Amino acid sequence: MSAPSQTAGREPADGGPLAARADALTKAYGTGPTAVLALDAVDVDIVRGRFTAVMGPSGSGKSTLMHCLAGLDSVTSGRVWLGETEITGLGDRRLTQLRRDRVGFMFQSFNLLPTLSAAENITLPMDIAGRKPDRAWVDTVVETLGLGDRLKHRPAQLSGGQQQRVACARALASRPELIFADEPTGNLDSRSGAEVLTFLRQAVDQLGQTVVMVTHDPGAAAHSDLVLFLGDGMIVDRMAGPTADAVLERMKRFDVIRHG
Ligand SMILES: Nc1ncnc2c1ncn2[C@@H]1O[C@H](COP(=O)(O)OP(=O)(O)OP(=O)(O)O)[C@@H](O)[C@H]1O
Repeated sequence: MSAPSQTAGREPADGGPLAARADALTKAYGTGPTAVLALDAVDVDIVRGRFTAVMGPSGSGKSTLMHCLAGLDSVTSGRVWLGETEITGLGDRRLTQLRRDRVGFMFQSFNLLPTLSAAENITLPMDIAGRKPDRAWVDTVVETLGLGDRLKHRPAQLSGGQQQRVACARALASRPELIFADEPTGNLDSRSGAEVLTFLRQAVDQLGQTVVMVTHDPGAAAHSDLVLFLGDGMIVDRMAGPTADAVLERMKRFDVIRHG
């Protein structure tokens, strides 16, 4: 096992423009003797136009890292930027607006509204924000995701994989700077899961999007460009150009430490 390194989440200086960044990000839940240190002075750079996966044992801080980077959760100390904007210290209103304008979310449960059609679900966040969708862009997203003939369907009339693709289109529709996906294939059979991962990959390669995905699945992580490994609230390792086998081997080393 490599020694925990506080620089494992940092990019080399020529890594490219950043979609998000954290400096010494620390998050504690609770106070006093029962406090849990979920993130321990994490430094991380998320490079624009890249697909980054976040892995690690249960409780290692993956979801907390994603929530803090996305401005969904407050930090205990440290600093976080979305693009060029520092979000630590922003008020609720400004933060909500920034998230709405710059971030797309995909969760394990698709969170689609059952009474709306696929098309209406896709543009719902923009409708709520009073923003006019860029029709040409939305059409490109819909076409890339192969949803053209499903737009009038309600979620219940779609397969799980199709529902997750609608959720993916919804995350992409406003052309966010950054998409956060938390176990996006967790509720899908392996074929639908592979489809969704292929589409996320295409979103990066063909549409230039930036994706950060939390996953437990080495096969899912293998679709990314870079895997960040979290252990006990620290980024302990990174792997560029991952394969499922290599990720699995790396994850096994966490087990050895735990049980060995
Ligand atoms: N709201 C909360 N209150 C108290 N402790 C929390 C809270 N949310 C998370 N934690 C703790 O913080 C640590 C990190 O949790 P987190 O959910 O980020 O881990 P994870 O790596 O995403 O786990 P999993 O893979 O099981 O989803 C854990 O010890 C967890 O119990």
